[in-house]
Amino acid sequence: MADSRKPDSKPAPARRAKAAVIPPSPRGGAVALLDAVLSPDTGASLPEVLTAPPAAFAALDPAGCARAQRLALTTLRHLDRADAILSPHLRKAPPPHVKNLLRLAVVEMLHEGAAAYGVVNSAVGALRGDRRLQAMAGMVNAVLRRASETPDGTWAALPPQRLPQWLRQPMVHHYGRAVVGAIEAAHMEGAATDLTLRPGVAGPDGVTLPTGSLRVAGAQISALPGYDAGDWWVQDAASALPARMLGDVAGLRVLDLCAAPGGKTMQLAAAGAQVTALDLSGPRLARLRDNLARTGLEAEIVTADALHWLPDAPFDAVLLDAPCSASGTIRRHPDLPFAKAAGDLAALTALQARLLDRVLTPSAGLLRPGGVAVYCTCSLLAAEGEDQARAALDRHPHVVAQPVTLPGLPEDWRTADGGIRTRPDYWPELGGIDGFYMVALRIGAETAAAAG
Ligand SMILES: C[S@@+](CC[C@H](N)C(=O)[O-])C[C@H]1O[C@@H](n2cnc3c(N)ncnc32)[C@H](O)[C@@H]1O
Repeated sequence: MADSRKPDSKPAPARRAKAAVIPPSPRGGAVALLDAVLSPDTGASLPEVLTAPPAAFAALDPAGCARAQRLALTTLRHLDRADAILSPHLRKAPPPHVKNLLRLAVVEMLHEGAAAYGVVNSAVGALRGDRRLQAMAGMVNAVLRRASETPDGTWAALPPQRLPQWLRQPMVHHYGRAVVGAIEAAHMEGAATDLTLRPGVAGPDGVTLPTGSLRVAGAQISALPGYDAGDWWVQDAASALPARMLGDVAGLRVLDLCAAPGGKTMQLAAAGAQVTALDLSGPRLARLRDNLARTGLEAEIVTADALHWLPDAPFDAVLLDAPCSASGTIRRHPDLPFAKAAGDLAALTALQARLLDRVLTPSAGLLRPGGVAVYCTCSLLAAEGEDQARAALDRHPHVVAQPVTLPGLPEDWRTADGGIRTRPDYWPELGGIDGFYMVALRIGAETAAAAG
């Protein structure tokens, strides 16, 4: 029987040129993620993009999504290097989508060692399936074939991806060029997964780091032994240090002031503190609640603005893990430099100073006289760390920095101001560590009343 949907006449030439339907693929999903993160209109981080993912990504099954994300993140870690390989072969800049397709293909071939044949065919096939871009398939084929002939050693010898100027310039000023180069090289390596173990728990197989965190190989986290029992939680080794700076918190009332998703809340609760976990974000506190439920740990949860919330009585200790640029986590979030800009920084540093003032002003009622506050940020910028601490000490003469010794902490991670600075280029033989600044600040008991 004749198909009534088909006309009897022969297909018109335009119909023969119709783009082939390409099934969803992790490569296609990865390019769609790159398009979204790198779009100057979006300015969105990968987690933000994933809240309303592009269709080419959303169509993938869970394994495809995981592979697409991994490919996109690896490409973001090597974007400058991919461009350096491509630029001699490009006569003019291709449209952003084609450029991202080329970048992904170069990273797959030269960094991951994928066979050129499959990568080039897949890139060309993806364009043939796109009516607007199919005319570029020939160019992409030629460029990628030439890129695949890049002499051995060229890729490895390319300099690491540079940080954007708004981050690089203040970092060069603070650390010097050599250190910033080492940090950029560390960013390329990505990051291992670290676990914080509940006291007395052995944890899954892994390497115990000098400061006590357990570094595990990149397995599926929820499949590791002890996950369901809540024996441990994922937390970078640097992120595990600030709560330890409060010392023995057993029995103390501790306020975790910017708490979600709760890594530090769980540490404090596991150490026996009576924790109040406060955060502005309901969705992030829902994750904290899930984390507490899995680990069986307890904390009072408060959804509020730390700038205005008032407790019934001041706390013995406060942990202020302030919102920041998160530039210390670029190893695992290489999308961050593309999503954030210098403009965001001024608002963040102003908020950090206001939060510090709130904690360190006795009459604000958060911290009792004689109590200790730990201020920390997962930032590589002194403006969010060392400078912030110095300015707070100047504004609050009744407060002193209290140097802390932590087991396994290398001496040269301590700063002259009594704080601790970690950097991604530290522990190179162990696989690095996130960038953090942290300092313990004590409100002088005798002077607090006068200062309040
Ligand atoms: C660096 S994250 C905290 C990470 C958390 N301490 C942990 O270890 O899992 C910063 C948090 O500050 C929260 N935040 C930002 N501004 C806030 C405010 N004014 N009051 C309370 N929380 C705020 C954000 O919602 C975010 O969850």
